[in-house]
Amino acid sequence: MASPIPNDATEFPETDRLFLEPHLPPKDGSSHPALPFTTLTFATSLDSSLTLSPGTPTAISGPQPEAMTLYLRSRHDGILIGVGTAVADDPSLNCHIVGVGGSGAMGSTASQGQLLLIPLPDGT
Ligand SMILES: NC(=O)C1=CN([C@@H]2O[C@H](COP(=O)(O)OP(=O)(O)OC[C@H]3O[C@@H](n4cnc5c(N)ncnc54)[C@H](O)[C@@H]3O)[C@@H](O)[C@H]2O)C=CC1
Ligand SMILES: Nc1nc(O)c(N)c(N[C@@H]2O[C@H](COP(=O)(O)O)[C@@H](O)[C@H]2O)n1
Repeated sequence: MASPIPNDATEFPETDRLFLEPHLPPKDGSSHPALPFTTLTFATSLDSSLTLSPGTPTAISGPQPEAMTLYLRSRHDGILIGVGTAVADDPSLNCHIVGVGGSGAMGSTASQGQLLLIPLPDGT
């Protein structure tokens, strides 16, 4: 029997993924660049804030860019966040998109272990 769709499962339709594709690492891993393929993603307010105040988790973007953030996670081998973000948000850093996977979403095809790197203030 198929598992139920988890409560946090979300959608990021194929049509929304198309514009991202030219900016993503190839799906088949055929490219071996000398430097890691790096994507920077963040949500910002019109006055260029990332959060209401330091340490306050703040939803700035809406459902579609949040789904895009989840999808980007599925297309990279690792995620780098700051130690302050880890403490403030305790983020799941998973990808719960239906058909893509990451936390049990139905039809998981791209679920993968992800490497989490948190730089400390001493630079390590
Ligand atoms: N709106 C959004 O998309 C996002 C918002 N946030 C929010 O941002 C806040 C935390 O962000 P930040 O204040 O940037 O702190 P942060 O601690 O997450 O990031 C700064 C990182 O840079 C490192 N660092 C500082 N000086 C350095 C130096 N000279 N050399 C090398 N590394 C150095 C720190 O050790 C830290 O790991 C949280 O409130 C979180 O909720 C976090 C991620 C995304
Ligand atoms: N796409 C996006 N929109 C916002 O408004 C945000 N505040 C963030 N924040 C990032 O998402 C992390 C939380 O991830 P989980 O939902 O726990 O998986 C948070 O730590 C920021 O990196 N992103």
